[in-house]
Amino acid sequence: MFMTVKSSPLLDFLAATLADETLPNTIEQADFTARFVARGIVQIDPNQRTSRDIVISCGIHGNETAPIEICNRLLQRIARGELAVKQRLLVIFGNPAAMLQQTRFVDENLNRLFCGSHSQGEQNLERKRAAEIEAAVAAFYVDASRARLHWDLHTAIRASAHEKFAVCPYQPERGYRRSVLALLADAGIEAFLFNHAPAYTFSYHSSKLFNADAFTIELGKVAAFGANDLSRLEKLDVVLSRLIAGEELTPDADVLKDVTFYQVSRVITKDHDSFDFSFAEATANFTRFSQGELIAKSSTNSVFCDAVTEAIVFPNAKVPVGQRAALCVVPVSIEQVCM
Ligand SMILES: O=C(O)CCC(=O)N[C@@H](CCC(=O)O)C(=O)O
Ligand SMILES: [Zn+2]
Repeated sequence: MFMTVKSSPLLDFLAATLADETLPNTIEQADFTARFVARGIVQIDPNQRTSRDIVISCGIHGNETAPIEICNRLLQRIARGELAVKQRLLVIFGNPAAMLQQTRFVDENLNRLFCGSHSQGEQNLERKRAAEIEAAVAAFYVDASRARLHWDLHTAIRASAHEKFAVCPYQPERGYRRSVLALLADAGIEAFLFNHAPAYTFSYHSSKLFNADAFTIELGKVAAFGANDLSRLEKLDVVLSRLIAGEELTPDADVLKDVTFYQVSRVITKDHDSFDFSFAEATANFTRFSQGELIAKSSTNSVFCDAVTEAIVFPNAKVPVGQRAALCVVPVSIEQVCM
């Protein structure tokens, strides 16, 4: 179906997604075809040859709204012809049902259900959605010879000592290239956190199964729709726009000199309903503890800082028993984590 700019669902894809509007399978605009793959998922194929397949996801957690607003604005600019699409692009609004409820998830944390783990239990809203998202990504990443990038955009529950940071999925076989990290630093990323083990997260899925340069990217603190200061994400917006526009970006590796690197040293798992942290609710991500300091406690166990210094990231005592309650990280040098 050929669409005029005025009637394109891309003008407000967020509204169309939340309303669960019935969309045509495809629309054609002057320079591209947009395919509406499933609710909140649109694939854009430019008419001209491209070199890179880009996945941008947001709203995997429904209340993390700033990245959703950024993606909606990018799509709007594409629809209006203000941003030329010169690379294949898949944009995913992860969890529309949770967005409507303004919650992190409805039944279960979607970002623990990738790599097929959604099929290993009773089906629910997030398990079905994880399967749908995986199918869309597999259909998009058809050509292994092409460069693949996936930025999974989030915001954190609490404030962070590094406002914007990236979680690097565990990929011991491939390692990390400085140019890939420098691109993120250009986009405003202040710290990198290298995972020490496989996970069932979306970024790990794209990294492991498709060899994509995939990252979970944290972009500040959770806020409601309309309450985000998007000017704080200006650098990200610029880099994403330039990537979509097909610019060959060659960031200066020197930009990494201003960035902090951390390695995950261990995961603190919630072991009992009585589990709680020793610190105040408002404690920021990357707060450091000294050796021997109490970090968390339950009726069956106490967790102490067991390195000279450890910082905690994503502490959340409200997760179900058996799940990650926090990551402990230690500072490392770029040489320890990069090729
Ligand atoms: O602020 C928090 O506690 C959670 C923020 C968030 O959603 N983080 C992601 C990180 C995923 C990863 O480790 O790659 C998550 O917990 O799913
Ligand atoms: Zn999140």
